[in-house]
Amino acid sequence: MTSPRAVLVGPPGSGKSTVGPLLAERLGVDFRDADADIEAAAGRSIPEIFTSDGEPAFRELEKRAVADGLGSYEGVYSLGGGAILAEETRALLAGHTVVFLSVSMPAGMQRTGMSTARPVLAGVNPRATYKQLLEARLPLYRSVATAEVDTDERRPDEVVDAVLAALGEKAPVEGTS
Ligand SMILES: Nc1ncnc2c1ncn2[C@@H]1O[C@H](COP(=O)(O)OP(=O)(O)OP(=O)(O)O)[C@@H](O)[C@H]1O
Ligand SMILES: O=C(O)C1=C[C@@H](O)[C@@H](O)[C@H](O)C1
Ligand SMILES: [Mg+2]
Repeated sequence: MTSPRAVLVGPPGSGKSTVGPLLAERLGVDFRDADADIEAAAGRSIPEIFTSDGEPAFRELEKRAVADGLGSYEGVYSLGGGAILAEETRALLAGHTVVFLSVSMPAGMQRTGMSTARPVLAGVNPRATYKQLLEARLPLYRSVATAEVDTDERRPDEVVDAVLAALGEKAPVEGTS
């Protein structure tokens, strides 16, 4: 049975899609992003799927994509921000190495900023939505995580160092790799 070397979870803007490829490169493994897999399989963007089919339909696609990925990927695997909402997905994550990339509300808001690529943050009050989302999901991220890394005061490469340390992998010394 294969298992991803590390699964990254966390809210929108925590940096899963940014840090994932950097982490994979440092570990010398492949990178996969569940959101990108869903878009490729559907031939549509996530906002398009939300608009035409609705969020519950997206969550079904997400559950299937993540179940496939967890059973077949061996590299770094970044999940979508809301993947942990599904109880089945949380159950499947047991036994995997799961890193929760945490981010505070101000930093997460700043990073997700003006982007329209996140339908869950669309609406009249993205600030309140983001706050609610963080509060509701924090216990869920923690329930699946085997390690937690705070990303607020770290650049993406520093997040990678912290993740490697949390995984017990020594970060290569500059200039030696
Ligand atoms: N540690 C960091 N410091 C500063 N900016 C960051 C950091 N990590 C990510 N960013 C920036 O924040 C934005 C969101 O990052 P990213 O898309 O990787 O988040 P995500 O966790 O994958 O979100 P989603 O759940 O929506 O897929 C990007 O513009 C990225 O460049
Ligand atoms: O936080 C969420 O619920 C989401 C985050 C993104 O990664 C996408 O999976 C989608 O936009 C939903
Ligand atoms: Mg992402």
